[in-house]
Amino acid sequence: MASAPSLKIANPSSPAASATSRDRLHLLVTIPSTVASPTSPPRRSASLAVAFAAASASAASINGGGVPKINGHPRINGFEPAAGLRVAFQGAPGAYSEFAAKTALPGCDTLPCRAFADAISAVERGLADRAILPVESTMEGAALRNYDLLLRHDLRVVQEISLFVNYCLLAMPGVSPAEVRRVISHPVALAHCGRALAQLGLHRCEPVEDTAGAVEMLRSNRLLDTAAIASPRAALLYGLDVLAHGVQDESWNVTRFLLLAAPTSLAAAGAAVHPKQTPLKTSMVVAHRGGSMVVLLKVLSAFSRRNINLTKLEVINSSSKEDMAPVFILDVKAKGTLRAFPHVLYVDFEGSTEDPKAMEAIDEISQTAELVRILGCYAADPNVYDLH
Ligand SMILES: O=C(O)C(=O)C[C@]1(C(=O)O)C=C[C@@H](O)C=C1
Repeated sequence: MASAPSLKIANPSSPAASATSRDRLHLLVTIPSTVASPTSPPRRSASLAVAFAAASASAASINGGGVPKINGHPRINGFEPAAGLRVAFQGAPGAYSEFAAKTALPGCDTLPCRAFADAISAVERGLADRAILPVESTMEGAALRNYDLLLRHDLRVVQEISLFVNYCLLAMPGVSPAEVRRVISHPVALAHCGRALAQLGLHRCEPVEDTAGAVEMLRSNRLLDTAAIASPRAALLYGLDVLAHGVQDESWNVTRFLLLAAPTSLAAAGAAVHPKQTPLKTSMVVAHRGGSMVVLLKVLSAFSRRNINLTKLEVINSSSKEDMAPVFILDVKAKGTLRAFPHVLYVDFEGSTEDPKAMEAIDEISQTAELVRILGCYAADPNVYDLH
C-alpha cells in the first residue's frame, strides 16, 4: 500500500531554479522512505529537489550486462529482453543515458546522438524505436530543458527508469591528481560535483556535451593535465584511471529517465505494451493562463477525492516579463498546433487513463484547464538501479 504523500516546497534557489528563466514553484510529493537498501546511501531530504517513490525503492544491481537483478533477485517488473530495439540517447557510448537505456531494455541497440533533440528526431524519423531522456534528478530537480522537448513533440512516455549516478574523476593512465589542472564534463555533472571539486582544488571546470564525450576527448587528445567526470563504466570502456569515486556533492544522486516512443509504433504494439498485472503510472501536463493556485487546487482535489495517489507534481509559472519564456506545448488534438502557455503543471499519478476514476479526474481538470495532454501511461518502476 502506498503511504500518504506529504507536500513539500523545495528550495527555489536550487541549481535547478537558476537553470531556467521561469519561476518555478516545486510542489513535491514526498513519500517517506521506509525501505532502505543496505547498499543505498542515506537520503538527504533537505536538498532533494525531486522526490522518488522511495517507499518501495531499493538500490538495484545490474550484473555485468546479464539479467538485471535487484539486490541479488530478478527484478520485479521483469524488463523484457529487447534485442533488436534501437534506443537513441544523447552523448557518446558510455554516457549515463546509455546505461539507463541498456538497463531498461536489456540487449537493445543504442544510437548515440549529439543532442536530446536529435534523439527525439531519430524516433520521429523511424531511425530509432525509443529515445531516452533524463527528466529529473535528486540534485537538479526537473530537467526542464527535456520536459520542454517532450512537450513540443508527439512522442509517448512508455517506460521510466531511475539510475543511481555515481560520478568518478577520471584521467589518462598514470596521471596523478596533482597533475590535473582542469576538469571537463557534462554541465549537469560539473554542477553536481562543484563543492567536491573545489575541495580537491580543481577550480577550472569546462562543460562539454556529455560525460562519456569528455572521456573520449581525454582519450583521443591524450590530455595529461585534464580529468573528466563520468561513470566507472566509462572508465572501463575507454581505459582510463579512476582518481576519485563518488565525487557528487550529495551522496544520494539519482536521475530519472523516461523512454519515449512514436504513437504509431504503440498502436501497432497494441495491448502488449501494458501487461495487465503491472501497476501503472500516467504522466500528464495541465496548461492554463491564470489563477495558478486555483488550478493547482482543482487538480489536487480531482485526484484526492478519488483516492488517486500523485507521484510527481511540479508547477511552472512564466511571468509576463519579456525574458521569461512561456512553455510551448504541441496540442496533439488540434492538428499538432504548438501553443504557448504561461502556467503549466506536470503531474504523474498512479494508475492508467483507462481507470474510470482517473478518467473522471482528467475530465474534471479539463473543465478548468485550457489544455490537458496525456504524455504517456506506463509500468511504474519505483526501483533505483545502481551500475556497480
Ligand atoms: O552526460 C551523460 O552521461 C548523460 O547521460 C546526461 C546526463 C544529463 O543530461 O543529466 C544524465 C545523467 C547525469 O546526471 C549527467 C548527465
